[in-house]
Amino acid sequence: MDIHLKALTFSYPNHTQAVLRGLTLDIPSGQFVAIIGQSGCGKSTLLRLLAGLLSPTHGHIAFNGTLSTGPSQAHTVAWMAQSPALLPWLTTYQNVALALKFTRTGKSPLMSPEEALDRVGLSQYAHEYPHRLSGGMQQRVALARLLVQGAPIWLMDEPFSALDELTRENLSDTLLDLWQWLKPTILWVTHHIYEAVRLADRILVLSPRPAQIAADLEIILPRPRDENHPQFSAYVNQLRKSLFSSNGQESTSNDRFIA
Ligand SMILES: Nc1ncnc2c1ncn2[C@@H]1O[C@H](COP(=O)(O)OP(=O)(O)OP(=O)(O)O)[C@@H](O)[C@H]1O
Repeated sequence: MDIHLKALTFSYPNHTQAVLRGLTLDIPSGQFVAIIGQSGCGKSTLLRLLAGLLSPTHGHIAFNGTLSTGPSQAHTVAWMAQSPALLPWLTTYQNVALALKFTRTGKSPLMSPEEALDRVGLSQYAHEYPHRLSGGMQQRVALARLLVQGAPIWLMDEPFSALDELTRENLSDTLLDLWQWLKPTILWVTHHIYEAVRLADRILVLSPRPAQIAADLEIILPRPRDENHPQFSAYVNQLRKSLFSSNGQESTSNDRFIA
């Protein structure tokens, strides 16, 4: 499903300074977009607007040419955050099956909870409770929930940032496999420049508040991507420059993470 933002501006109620100002953007269906920017610049606010949890102050958002109508679009977007938000009194299977309530009204789910758990490698843990799962496994349950929900747009707000590097890399690979298979449109907020270049089709750099698009970079490299490829480093350097110049700072070669 494609996404169109037109002059999107947003201020929180009773706040005079806008968080986002005049964002105009087209995201084609099935594109994997990473969003990076300094802490507090408005990345999560942008995702909340796309989820219909907030309404634009000016401008609009359209999905496949139809104006967004707020939270009633629950079947259009699925959300994944840093915390998996599993219900501790339900098993893995029951937590995933809860997502059936958010599938497209009147249509049978695209994927059963059993198949979704199999896809994320957790079939053997279907009857375990969340406290018996590691942080990485809990985020796999959250991924399985996305699969069952079957939404064409996945909004992902730093979903792996609380995990150790190796687990994060494993989960990123799983996410990439799932995206290549199902081709949802992904908007993925991250603080990791390398991870963004490794996974995304396109990277948007937001400038500090009020956020505008400081850079819009397409990553043209075959997958799987090799961090040692010279073009990979060129993208990383380009992003680092845009990020720090939009913030009025000098970048250093060690800025693997933004903040
Ligand atoms: N409910 C709210 N009411 C008022 N201001 C808010 C609210 N939520 C966020 N803000 C402010 O809006 C700005 C953008 O916040 P947001 O969480 O979107 O930033 P972010 O780029 O996602 O940050 P981070 O990378 O640290 O998660 C910040 O200055 C924040 O303080």
